[in-house]
Amino acid sequence: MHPTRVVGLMSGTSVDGIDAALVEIVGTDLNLKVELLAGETYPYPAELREKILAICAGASISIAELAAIDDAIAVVFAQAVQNIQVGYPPASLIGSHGQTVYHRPPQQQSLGYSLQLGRGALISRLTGITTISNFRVADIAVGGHGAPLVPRVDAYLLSHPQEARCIQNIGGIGNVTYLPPRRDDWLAQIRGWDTGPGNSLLDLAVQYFTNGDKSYDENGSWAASGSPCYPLVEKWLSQDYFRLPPPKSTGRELFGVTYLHQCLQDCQAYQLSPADVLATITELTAASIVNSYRAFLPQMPERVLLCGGGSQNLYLKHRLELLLRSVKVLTTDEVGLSATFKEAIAFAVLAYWRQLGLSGNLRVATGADQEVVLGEIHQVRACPKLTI
Ligand SMILES: Nc1ncnc2c1ncn2[C@@H]1O[C@H](COP(=O)(O)OP(=O)(O)OP(=O)(O)O)[C@@H](O)[C@H]1O
Ligand SMILES: CC(=O)N[C@H]1[C@@H]2OC[C@@H](O2)[C@@H](O)[C@@H]1O[C@H](C)C(=O)O
Repeated sequence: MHPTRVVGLMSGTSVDGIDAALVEIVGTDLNLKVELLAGETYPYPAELREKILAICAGASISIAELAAIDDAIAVVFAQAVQNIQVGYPPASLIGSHGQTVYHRPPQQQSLGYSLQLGRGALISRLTGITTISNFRVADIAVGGHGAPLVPRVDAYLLSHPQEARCIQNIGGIGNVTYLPPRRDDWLAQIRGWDTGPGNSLLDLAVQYFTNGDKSYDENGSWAASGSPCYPLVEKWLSQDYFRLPPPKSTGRELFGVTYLHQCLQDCQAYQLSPADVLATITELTAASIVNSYRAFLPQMPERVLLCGGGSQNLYLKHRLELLLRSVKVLTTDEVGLSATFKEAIAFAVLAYWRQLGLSGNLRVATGADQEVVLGEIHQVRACPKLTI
């Protein structure tokens, strides 16, 4: 069987740039194999990034402006597709997550709502490649959160025959997939949910303390020079989101600028230095992850595999190791799957499953009442008059 060459595209809640992964895929589930040919992160043009962050923070814009940003994002995604393929035979499929600008989990009386910009129709028209986009809506339509969608991909790429594992993504927001050992009815025992803040609050705090000169705390060194204020960590952990049982999802709507300002106000009462504030927020991130395992998993994992940009934050990794005690903490790189490009790879796989008519969501992770095929297909010829 020939492999299918797919470009997976993801820009997450950190809004730091477009992760593009060019992969070759064979198989479907337990025989699924993905080879990463090329992976690259293309930063957003600064002005576009500012606009996206403003929308995420609740800025009012007209429908016309929204349409223009939708297309501007599609154009940079299409550029990423062009660039990542240089030197390789062309891909036949694109799986594009797009850029989340709004996410509202479902409530008892209403379906969820999740908006990703960077329309697939334009990506397809610009590249001439079949493009699958809008992955979250089909899950939301059957009562799900539309997130997290990565757990089914994690199951087939990262489960182990004997070992219980947690795959912990630390992006802007954190999310976990619990994978029991691959035997008996293992699929039914998988769990997944958004753990809460990943780097979102840390990044915002660094930007606040440096007046925007820095966007994140490299390796967590600044936080490592401070000390966590435990009474504050306890106070913040008592918040509703952390107590809510899965399935659950969240975003910058909750763990964003307003939340950070509340944290900073709390920190003033303890006269914390910037380094202490960063250490305290790091502790919240680490403890919210580990506490959720203890509260919501059938058993603690034997191993935690980190991915996402936060896996490079050495101080956060160290705090996770301490809180997890005997559980070994590695990155997915160490078991052969790129920690940086795992999400982009996942959307390539979800697009591939879409073409094969296979379901992409896991009910236990999203709360949907059915397993469904995810994503809208855009299949048009490239239009030479349109330029990237
Ligand atoms: N060397 C590093 N040290 C510390 N933090 C880092 C490092 N490299 C990346 N990061 C953090 O990772 C973040 C980006 O992570 P990532 O790209 O996984 O997020 P995302 O995909 O946008 O988010 P999400 O998974 O929530 O959608 C950066 O904003 C930064 O906080
Ligand atoms: C709405 C949205 O974009 N959610 C993201 C976000 O980033 C991390 C976490 O929150 C996760 O659940 C989800 O993305 C991953 C790719 C997912 O759906 O599995």
